[in-house]
Amino acid sequence: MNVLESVTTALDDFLQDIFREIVIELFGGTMFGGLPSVRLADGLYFLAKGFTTACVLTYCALKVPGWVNDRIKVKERLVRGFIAAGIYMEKQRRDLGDGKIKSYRIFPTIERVSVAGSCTTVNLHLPIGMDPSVIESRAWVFQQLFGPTAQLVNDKAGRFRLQIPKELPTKVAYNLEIARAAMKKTEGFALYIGEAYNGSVAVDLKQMPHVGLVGVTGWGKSTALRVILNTWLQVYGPDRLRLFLGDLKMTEFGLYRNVPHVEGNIAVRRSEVVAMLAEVLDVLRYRQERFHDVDATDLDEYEELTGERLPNVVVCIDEVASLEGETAAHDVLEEIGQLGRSFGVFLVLSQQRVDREVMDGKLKNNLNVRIAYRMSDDLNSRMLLGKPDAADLQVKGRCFVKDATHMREVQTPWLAPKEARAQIVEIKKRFAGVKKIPLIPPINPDIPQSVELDQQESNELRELLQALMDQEVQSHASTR
Ligand SMILES: Nc1ncnc2c1ncn2[C@@H]1O[C@H](COP(=O)(O)OP(=O)(O)OP(=O)(O)O)[C@@H](O)[C@H]1O
Repeated sequence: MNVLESVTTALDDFLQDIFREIVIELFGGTMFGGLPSVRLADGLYFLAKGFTTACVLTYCALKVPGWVNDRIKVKERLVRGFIAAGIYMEKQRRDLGDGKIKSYRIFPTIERVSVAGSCTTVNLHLPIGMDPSVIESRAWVFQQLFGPTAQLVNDKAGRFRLQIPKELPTKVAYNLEIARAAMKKTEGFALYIGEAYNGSVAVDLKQMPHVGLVGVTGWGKSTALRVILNTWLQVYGPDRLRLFLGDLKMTEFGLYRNVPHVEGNIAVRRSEVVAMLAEVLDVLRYRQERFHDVDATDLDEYEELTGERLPNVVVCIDEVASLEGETAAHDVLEEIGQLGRSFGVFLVLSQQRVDREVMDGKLKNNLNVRIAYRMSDDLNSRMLLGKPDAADLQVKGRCFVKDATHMREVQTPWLAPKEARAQIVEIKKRFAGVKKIPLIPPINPDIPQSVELDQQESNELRELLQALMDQEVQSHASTR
């Protein structure tokens, strides 16, 4: 009998004795008209032991494969991550079989994967000779693999701890590389919105072209617009993206003034937004004609057939509800909602509510990506998501993102206005002097768009204009 068996037998005997004592103490030496209590106690003890053992075995049978599997999965993912991010040392050695020099890779050792509560911890040990900055500088790969909560901790002397809590964090720092990696995964024109439990969330606007961003004031809409726009401006050049911005709150888009991707001025009044939408409609019409000429059905096909790459056009309007009563503007938004996808024209519309008084049904139906920050009530949440959940959101920057296939809870990264402004300065520098191809080419490209006049010519022109205006005023007066 080995030590383990002797210990378990002794423990078993001890428990059985205690059980007997308790039963005899409670019921005396005999029970039920003469049945010795000892025998009954032993019987009951046997049953209880059998039941407990069965429960423990069932629990283990159900749980252990899951734990083992989870650990194996974590290990597999880590190795994939090491390869993808280049976290290994490349060595060479002579093959014992054919005697040729062959190279091989040495990865960090995964010493232990442990799960405690809702946090998984992985202990890593670097191979001797590996620079710790290799793993530290590429720690973003762990967030790509395990979500935004994954943190790499340097325990010194070549030992690291990767902590992966399962809960969505209440704050996520903005990281362009994470956003870029998420966008790369989609094939088309991607919009990055934030981090979910199982990784970053970017939607492909080629599949789901129009976005409605809704939420009451103070819970993260403006931050989300900054994240979306700044990410786009850093990832795409003006050859891929053009923006038409409408800011009916007059506070949000000032920082994007004079950014090369932005068409014209930022529209801040209703009349300006209406005029801006008329311009977008011209772009849509122009593209319709061009596509019709070459028989193209979408932007990619047009590029294949003509070799000409047209930029994606995004109309982004903050507080679109302020356009209430502007029928022309609503007609254009609806038309873009219906036809925009094929012609690379997309909508990102933000507002506080979605009930019938502020957003008409046709437009809402075309917003196929719905991003809901905290909403005013169950009704508004249901109207946007089909569920009341957004009315209960308690974390700033937290939203539900619903598209054709799923609804995910997402934490939008925090991008402070100051940091956003600094990024815009860099973007302006980066694209300064880049030649922008007009969205609608001039009718006669030989006619110059601007002409330098000398002093005499400009005086003559001014006099001519003055004379024309005087003439106009006189004829106006005489007709009264
Ligand atoms: N993603 C985020 N992560 C952490 N905190 C956030 C986030 N977004 C917003 N907040 C916090 O909430 C505050 C309000 O955010 P924001 O201005 O984006 O809200 P809003 O809904 O657009 O409000 P308003 O309509 O008044 O502009 C911010 O100052 C910040 O403190």
